[in-house]
Amino acid sequence: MPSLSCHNLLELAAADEAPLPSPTPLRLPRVMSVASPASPTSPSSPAPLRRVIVSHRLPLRAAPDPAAPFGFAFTVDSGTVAYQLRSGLTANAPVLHIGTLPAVAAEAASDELSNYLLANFSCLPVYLPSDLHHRFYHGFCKHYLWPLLHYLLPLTPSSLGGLPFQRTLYHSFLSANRAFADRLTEVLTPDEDLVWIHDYHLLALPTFLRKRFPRAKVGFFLHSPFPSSEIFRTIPVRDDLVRALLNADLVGFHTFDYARHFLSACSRLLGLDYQSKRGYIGIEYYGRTVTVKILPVGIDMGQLRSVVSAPETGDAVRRVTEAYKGRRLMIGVDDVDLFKGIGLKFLAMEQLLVDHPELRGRAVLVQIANPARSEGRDVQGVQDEARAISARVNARFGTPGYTPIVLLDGPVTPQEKAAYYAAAECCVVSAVRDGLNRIPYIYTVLRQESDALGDDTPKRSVIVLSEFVGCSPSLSGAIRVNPWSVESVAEAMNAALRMPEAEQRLRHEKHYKYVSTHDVAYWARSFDQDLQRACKDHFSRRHWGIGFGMSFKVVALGPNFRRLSVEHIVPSYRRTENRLILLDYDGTVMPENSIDKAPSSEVISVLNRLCEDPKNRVFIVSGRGKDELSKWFAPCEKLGIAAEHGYFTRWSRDAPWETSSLAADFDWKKTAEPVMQLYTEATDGSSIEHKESALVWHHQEADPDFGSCQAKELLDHLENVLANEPVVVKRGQHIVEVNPQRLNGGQCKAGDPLERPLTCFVHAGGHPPQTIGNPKSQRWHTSTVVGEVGRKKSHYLMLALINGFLEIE
Ligand SMILES: O=P(O)(O)OC[C@H]1O[C@H](O[C@H]2O[C@H](CO)[C@@H](O)[C@H](O)[C@H]2O)[C@H](O)[C@@H](O)[C@@H]1O
Repeated sequence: MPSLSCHNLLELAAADEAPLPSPTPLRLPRVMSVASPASPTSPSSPAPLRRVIVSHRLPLRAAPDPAAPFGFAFTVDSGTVAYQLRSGLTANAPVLHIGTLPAVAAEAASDELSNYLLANFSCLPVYLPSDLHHRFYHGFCKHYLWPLLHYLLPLTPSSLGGLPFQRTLYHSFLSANRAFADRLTEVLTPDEDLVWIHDYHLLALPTFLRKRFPRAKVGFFLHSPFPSSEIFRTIPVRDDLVRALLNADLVGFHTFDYARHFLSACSRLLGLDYQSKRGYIGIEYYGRTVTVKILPVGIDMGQLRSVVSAPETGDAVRRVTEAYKGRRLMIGVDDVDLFKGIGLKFLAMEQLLVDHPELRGRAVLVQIANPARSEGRDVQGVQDEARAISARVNARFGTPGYTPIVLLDGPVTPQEKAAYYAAAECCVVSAVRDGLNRIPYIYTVLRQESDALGDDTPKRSVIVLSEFVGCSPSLSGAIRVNPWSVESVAEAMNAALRMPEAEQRLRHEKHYKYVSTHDVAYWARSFDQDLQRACKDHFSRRHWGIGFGMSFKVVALGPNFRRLSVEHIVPSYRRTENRLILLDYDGTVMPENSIDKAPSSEVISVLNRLCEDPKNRVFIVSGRGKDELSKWFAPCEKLGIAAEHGYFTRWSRDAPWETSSLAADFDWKKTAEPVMQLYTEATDGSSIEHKESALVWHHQEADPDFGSCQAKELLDHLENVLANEPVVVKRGQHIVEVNPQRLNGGQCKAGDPLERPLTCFVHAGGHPPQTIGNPKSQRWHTSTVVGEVGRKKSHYLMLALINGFLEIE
């Protein structure tokens, strides 16, 4: 059988062997169960799935200790989200962490250490050679991806903070991600594990994982911002990264903005549309539905409460309160990072004192600078700038015993930090960009729960919050500011300090209610449940891997689908006496994206060869009009054509066109056409296709987001105005189409991917007419449907080629 579907079949030919073999997993002993405060599982319920939490770093701390095994005292790092999320998982569900060792302990890597950490902490380390790790983390992650995700483009090779894209660093990034996949491969059992990957360091991991485990249950949460597609599209390997996220089953973001930027990138880069169904956003991707989730991470209430209730914290609160008695205390806590806006915050503090002399000698900003997580000129620059500005402001407005900006950039104990939070009447977060930023959440809880503040009940707090951080939408009682406007931030600080206590209480209560009910356990539970929901059909579907390298993806099909295989087709073809060959046109015999839509001379010649065989009956089945198709296929004397989805049928070039009697009334066009015209005028790049039996509105050439939005609206509009007409209004790939009802009443079953069935009558060999589905489906606009009508030799072989897949009933 010659390959007629030139480009689509080529892609399939490049596919890995299907189905992909799953490497034999090493089952680890389930020693990693974690008692969680979540509801216990009933004794009769099946063993809960294991949760495999993958993050760049394991949730561990390591302190050098010559007396400890392996020279390090390892402890759990309860401040990490990867650890905290365990409180939201099903009680008794085994948990396994996969990630790299704390940097200080990297040299201790060994199999013995792996066993030790596994047995004692449920942590399985990924060992990366140190130079690879350095290029991966400090190179690609921290100096390319991180700045870019935070909207900093590397405009020049020497830009502060961002390196230009370097392919060698990207390869290190891929190698590191592959090493994570290797580790996962050793332990994963796809039907018993739920994998949850965290953050931008591991953006490529879903592709490596999907390649090895087509049916793995994979969730990904991006803790960083997903920038506007205008920024994201500058990444030279942008398609790889978007495809990698689409290889997960559930992709989570903190905010709607990040999600919509991702959806926009999917649409602009890959032409993918999304649908919102029953509250869930889903992207259809090669037969899989990738669910997009929006829920910001919360804080660990239990952990904060244990810090608050520690006696040392109470003492520290009293100390700080005493030290700042009579002052108006504001707090800022930030990592030393280019995007935290520490310098701008200090300038705002200066402006506050300039504009409000009455606050001089009274207002104090205590800024705690957490240790930098990265290294380089950018980090040093932030540190130097913070020190320089604070020194200048303090020299300008400080007096003996009064320091307006107190910069704590050395070690600060958790108790001391908690004390500053609890004692401050205002928290200032003026980051210019941050994925979430949990500082205001922590501040709210510590203000509420610290008893050491005395009987200030009910509690109060005020937050000055950058509108460019992920927690901004969830804190509606905050004074939201543009951190780039020094004057506005200064004014917001002033407003916070002058706010009536009653209002401070109301704002505080609102925040506390939200923060305490949307904690990290709530977030984890919700993500976990959605991940299970997103994967529920995995085992009832067939998965086929296609594409090379980072373009790899899995095609998921219903149980009746088989991949088109030459071994299957050739014998079937040979043994049948009467063959009905139905060929879709666009995207099948001709590539969908070609400028010239007319068939090539090669296609004409292949069709003629097929038609020459007296056992064959060959049809082109298309939604296109009959005039265009007859012109194009004039050189094919014996070729049959079904045009306009079967409204017109012609058995050979010189036979007359037969018109379906199923649709005769076209009065509805008078109503539909003006409506379509309206949308065409309002949507640059769109157009109307007039067919004898149908009207089609096309928006492929329009802006993808706007076109898609207009298409939804048009669909709704047409459905309303045509409610009493004998038509069906449908959305397809970049189209909205109105067709006569009965022409669409084919025999496709529920769940059949053929979304636009066509009734096409085929008379041959004394057999009764066959009703066939229209292979030109919307969802599978480039898939292949091949069916054998009956199994007997005398029956027909129906071949409808679209992209190499077949359905056998
Ligand atoms: O410095 P890295 O090792 O690359 O890690 C990046 C940051 O990760 C964590 O922050 C991110 O997740 C937080 C929770 O979802 C979110 O609030 C923040 O906006 C994200 O950037 C970590 O807490 C930071 O210290 C790291 O810098």
